[in-house]
Amino acid sequence: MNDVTEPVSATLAERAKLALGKRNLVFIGLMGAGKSAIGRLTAQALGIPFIDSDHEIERVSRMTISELFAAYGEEEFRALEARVLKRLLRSGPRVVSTGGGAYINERSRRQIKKGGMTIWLNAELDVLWERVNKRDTRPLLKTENPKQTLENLMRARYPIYAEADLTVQSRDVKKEMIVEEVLIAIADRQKAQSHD
Ligand SMILES: Nc1ncnc2c1ncn2[C@@H]1O[C@H](COP(=O)(O)OP(=O)(O)O)[C@@H](O)[C@H]1O
Ligand SMILES: O=C(O)C1=C[C@@H](OP(=O)(O)O)[C@@H](O)[C@H](O)C1
Ligand SMILES: [Mg+2]
Repeated sequence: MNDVTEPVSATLAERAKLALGKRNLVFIGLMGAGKSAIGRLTAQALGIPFIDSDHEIERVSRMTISELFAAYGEEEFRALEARVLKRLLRSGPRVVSTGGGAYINERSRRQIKKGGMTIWLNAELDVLWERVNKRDTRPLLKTENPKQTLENLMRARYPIYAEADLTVQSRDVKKEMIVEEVLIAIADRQKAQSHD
């Protein structure tokens, strides 16, 4: 059993890191769920590198996400996103936070599933809305009724996000608490697997 083989002093982060092994941890979920913020803190806790795929896309293209959507459209953005993700997921362990649409794209989803352990930050509409409505950096929400758009995206995307290996409920509690739940989910999955 796990308890016997693990050092007694192993902290939660150490147990999670052990469970992850060489795999990447990939955050998925809707805009505002906290993938970028929680991903960064989780990587810090695990002591492994963090990469946000949107930041990487902006870095290589030298354009913002909004500029990319405006200049080339969503389809081209998805193709670039898939190429960047393929490269980012090639080696691990890393924490990779994706943009909300990445896992919905078939090509990217295949790469994500192959490249790591997936964790869905699930969240209710009002939580997401409170967060995203403060910034105008998300081109998909530049509609007449952005809250309705967000709700439509929830309906369309949640069944696909639900394919994730792990799920944690994002909500308005301290970010550190969400990080702790992420680490527990990773460590517990390892425990569950060792009983299979
Ligand atoms: N648990 C939380 N409590 C309060 N604010 C949060 C929490 N998680 C994320 N946020 C904030 O919500 C906003 C959106 O988070 P972000 O990480 O950019 O989401 P995503 O990358 O999923 O779109 C950011 O301002 C972030 O600091
Ligand atoms: O949901 C989406 O399709 C998108 C989410 C954004 O990332 P966040 O989920 O980090 O906001 C960004 O990739 C782009 O605006 C498209
Ligand atoms: Mg993000």
